Amino acid sequence: MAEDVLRVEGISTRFFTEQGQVNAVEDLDLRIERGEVFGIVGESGSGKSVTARSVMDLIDSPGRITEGAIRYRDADLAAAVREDHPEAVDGEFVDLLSVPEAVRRSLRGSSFSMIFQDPMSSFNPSLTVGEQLAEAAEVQRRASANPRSTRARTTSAEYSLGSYALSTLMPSKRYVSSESRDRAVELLEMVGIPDPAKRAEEYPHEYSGGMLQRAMIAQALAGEPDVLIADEPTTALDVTIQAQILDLLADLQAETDMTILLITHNLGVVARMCDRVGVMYAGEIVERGTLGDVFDDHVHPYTEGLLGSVPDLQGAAGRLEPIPGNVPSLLDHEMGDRCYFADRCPKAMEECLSHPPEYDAEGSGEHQVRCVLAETEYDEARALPDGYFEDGNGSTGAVDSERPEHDAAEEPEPEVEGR
Ligand SMILES: Nc1ncnc2c1ncn2[C@@H]1O[C@H](COP(=O)(O)OP(=O)(O)OP(=O)(O)O)[C@@H](O)[C@H]1O
Ligand code: NI
Repeated sequence: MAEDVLRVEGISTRFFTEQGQVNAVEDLDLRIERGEVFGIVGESGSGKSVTARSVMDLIDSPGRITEGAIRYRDADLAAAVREDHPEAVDGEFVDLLSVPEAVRRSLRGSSFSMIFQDPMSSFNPSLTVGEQLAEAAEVQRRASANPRSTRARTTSAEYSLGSYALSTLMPSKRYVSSESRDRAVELLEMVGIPDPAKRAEEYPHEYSGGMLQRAMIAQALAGEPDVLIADEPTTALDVTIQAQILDLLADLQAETDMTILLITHNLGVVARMCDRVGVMYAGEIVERGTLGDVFDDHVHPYTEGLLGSVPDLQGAAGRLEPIPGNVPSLLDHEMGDRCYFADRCPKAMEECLSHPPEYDAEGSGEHQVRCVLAETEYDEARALPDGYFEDGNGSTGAVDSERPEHDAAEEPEPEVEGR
């Protein structure tokens, strides 16, 4: 087994909005091994992007990571910050939430880099694509003469405010070397943009959506990141190009031993790309494991629902068919204490009115599931009656979680088997 490169421990990310507190990510754990592709899959609104942005330290007001640790393994970094921030260091791991922002930012590009859902958001409209790629490459070039080494970056001087300003506020052109400009063209070529030297001179708005998506991938790869977070990297593209981009990512991953956290709606993409996968619902990972665990031995009815609607690989552009019902709002006062999927779950039972922990499940040693079915057989005698949640039960935080409120006495006897 490869060593862990990232350990996300119990992070909660909340947005404090006028409507109330949104628990977008709740007490989430994640362990990612060096060189693997870890997938996060789930419906829209389940917290995938917020998870990614939390790891990248890109949560803006009114949002905040309120709890947890994000431990990144980098022995040189650990050595460099140990003296000033001993509490942040655990062996070779550094908790990115316990070091100053300047240190976190210095890791962007060369340690962590992200491909966003919306390509336009990662480009400055007033600079050419080539200039922006050159800047991204320049950060890496400065960081280290040897692309896979962190040594140059982790001398203590590198964490001074001066270098911070240089790497994040670096104005265009003037500071960019001709090597970096050449590298920009090379990167565009690598992601399959025709006539790259000419396209490098163009502005983002002159690119089509698919081309811009490619350019963004080039930008994310410019720093030769240790960990690449790819949030729906191919959703906007047509099927043929999606396949090409996924192949490209897989090739680059294999060549560089890059670690990828891949976020997608599409289980076909997971099957094609990932080593392990976490299924996300309502801000939590509800089932995780190897592909075998999740595709063949899944326990959670939500996973089952996603699989029931898995688009085939050809139709990779297709989004998952919706499972009946809606993803919860994640507003704290509406969440209650139950299993968050219970209101949509065909197998919801009385047990599901308290929030399930993660249970170990059969399969690989990695298989875990946040569902009572991991240790209890489904029993119709304890099934919640149809429409239970529509009557307002169990959907608000105000509900007394000790005992279901519904008239248990009047519940019809479960129908005799054979239904
Ligand atoms: N800036 C914000 N302010 C308030 N709520 C937010 C903000 N950003 C995200 N959220 C909420 O956090 C929850 C999770 O959103 P997130 O974008 O992570 O979902 P997702 O799984 O990435 O969905 P999609 O597949 O549509 O991208 C949603 O309920 C969303 O409304
Ligand atoms: Ni998203």
